[in-house]
Amino acid sequence: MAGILFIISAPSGSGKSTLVSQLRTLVAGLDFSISYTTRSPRGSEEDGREYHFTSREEFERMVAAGDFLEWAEVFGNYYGTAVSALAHARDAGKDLLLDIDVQGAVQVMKKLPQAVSIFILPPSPEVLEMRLRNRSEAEQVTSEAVIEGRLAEARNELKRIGDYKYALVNDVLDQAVAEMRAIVLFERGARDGVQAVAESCRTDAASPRLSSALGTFGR
Ligand SMILES: Nc1nc2c(ncn2[C@@H]2O[C@H](COP(=O)(O)OP(=O)(O)O)[C@@H](O)[C@H]2O)c(=O)[nH]1
Ligand SMILES: Nc1ncnc2c1ncn2[C@@H]1O[C@H](COP(=O)(O)OP(=O)(O)O)[C@@H](O)[C@H]1O
Repeated sequence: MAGILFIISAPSGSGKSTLVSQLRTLVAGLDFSISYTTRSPRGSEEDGREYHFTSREEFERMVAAGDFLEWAEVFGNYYGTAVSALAHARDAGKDLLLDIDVQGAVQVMKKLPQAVSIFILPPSPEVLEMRLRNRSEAEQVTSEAVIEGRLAEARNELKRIGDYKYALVNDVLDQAVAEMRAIVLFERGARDGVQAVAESCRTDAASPRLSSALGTFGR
């Protein structure tokens, strides 16, 4: 059975990482592609867990070698998804989730139009700003200029929302997680023909298997 490729994008600070990590505890069979990036690790991030942290030279070598399904420059750093992530997920019989920016998402949509894209947005620019400030306070790294840049970029990224199949607002976290889970389960259902299977089991569907079993009971 073909795995589903989910593309998730969101303006920085919308809560995408929080949502995705909760989703992964609720839904089995989802592989998460660990991207390559030239940015430095933040807070408690570890190489090979959140990202493969790499040098610009190494990243450029990988681009030249055709190792990336997509790549883009975001906030002055390179980010890319390894082509091998697709084969890994397929071999493991899992669906694959890509957390990538809008530039990368557009590249993947072109190459793999069957991918299911989800855009996450914050309830308002004010809430986005508050989340960016809270997070930067917690991590004690992000400067004012970085926050301003991310807010401006959020407005830019929002322009691409129409390219995505689904959009959800991360206001109340539990609700957004439930919506994301519903999208994943619905798309799996569509792939597996779950509606057709359920309908074939209805008592009024006159299924030959049901008729035959009932016949053996003399009914
Ligand atoms: N195109 C592309 N974007 C990526 C990739 N990995 C992460 N990103 C995006 O890069 C942006 C910055 O990510 P990050 O540095 O983790 O910052 P954060 O979004 O503020 O947590 C986000 O929009 C990510 O979705 C990737 O492999 N390819
Ligand atoms: N629904 C939500 N309500 C309130 N705070 C949230 C919600 N979702 C995420 N956050 C907080 O917002 C900040 C940014 O979330 P994060 O997941 O790091 O964003 P992203 O990965 O999109 O950059 C974090 O401090 C996180 O705890």
